[in-house]
Amino acid sequence: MFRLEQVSRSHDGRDVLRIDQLALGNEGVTVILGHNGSGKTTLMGLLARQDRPDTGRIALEGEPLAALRQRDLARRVAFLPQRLPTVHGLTVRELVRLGRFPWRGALGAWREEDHVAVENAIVRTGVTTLADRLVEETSGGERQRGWIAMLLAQDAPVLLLDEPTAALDLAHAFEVMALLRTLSREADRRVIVILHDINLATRFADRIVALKGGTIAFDGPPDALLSADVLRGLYGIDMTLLPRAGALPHAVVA
Ligand SMILES: Nc1ncnc2c1ncn2[C@@H]1O[C@H](COP(=O)(O)OP(=O)(O)OP(=O)(O)O)[C@@H](O)[C@H]1O
Repeated sequence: MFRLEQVSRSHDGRDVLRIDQLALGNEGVTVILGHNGSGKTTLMGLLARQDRPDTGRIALEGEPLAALRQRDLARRVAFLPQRLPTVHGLTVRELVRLGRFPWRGALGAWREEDHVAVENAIVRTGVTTLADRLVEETSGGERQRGWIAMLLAQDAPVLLLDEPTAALDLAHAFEVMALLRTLSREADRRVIVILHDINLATRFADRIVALKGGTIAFDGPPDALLSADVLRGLYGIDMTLLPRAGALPHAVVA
């Protein structure tokens, strides 16, 4: 899906991202990990075309990302930023309807397929009983599902999410990641998601890409990340791997 070549981005004369070669989005769920300031949001901002690289090329299915019309990009890539705007006076259903913007006909006409996409997204994300509630009257976890429903209604094959679990408790974080994995399996979406929690990442990712100081320090399957050496290299601390029957080990700070 995405192919990056010799991509760099700097701020104030300092390289914050430098990637020689990277293909992303061919797996169901790709998790991007890395310490604070490692370049995760910068990378996702480039993929979502919220920002442009200083050097290098980014292609989406062989086409230069920079050349795509905004509407075409939105039909292919749906992006949920880390800081979501505060929404006042909209119901969850109305929020989900906003996801249809790249598909609306001339003069913004609302068609049957738009209704179907919205209702499908509501059902798939489990927000049916919330659909007529005001967004500001939902809990953090419920609201996050509403935003993901909006993303799904956009009907793009690639979903980019920047720390969608950041404000959620453990149970709701699990729920959101399980939902994203289900969407990748059953709705054929390619999910690229930034997380901080190593254990959440290894549990739900098909592939993990970890950044360190703006470069790719690890790229592989979850079980390969779970080595004390790899984790020390990424985060600079010692971690212990607790074995679990029938599951990948659980990483804890030693
Ligand atoms: N607009 C900007 N101006 C100056 N520096 C910036 C800007 N945006 C990002 N940076 C710097 O670039 C580096 C990478 O930032 P980025 O937000 O991509 O990291 P991150 O891995 O997403 O971090 P976090 O886990 O804290 O969200 C950081 O050192 C940050 O301070």
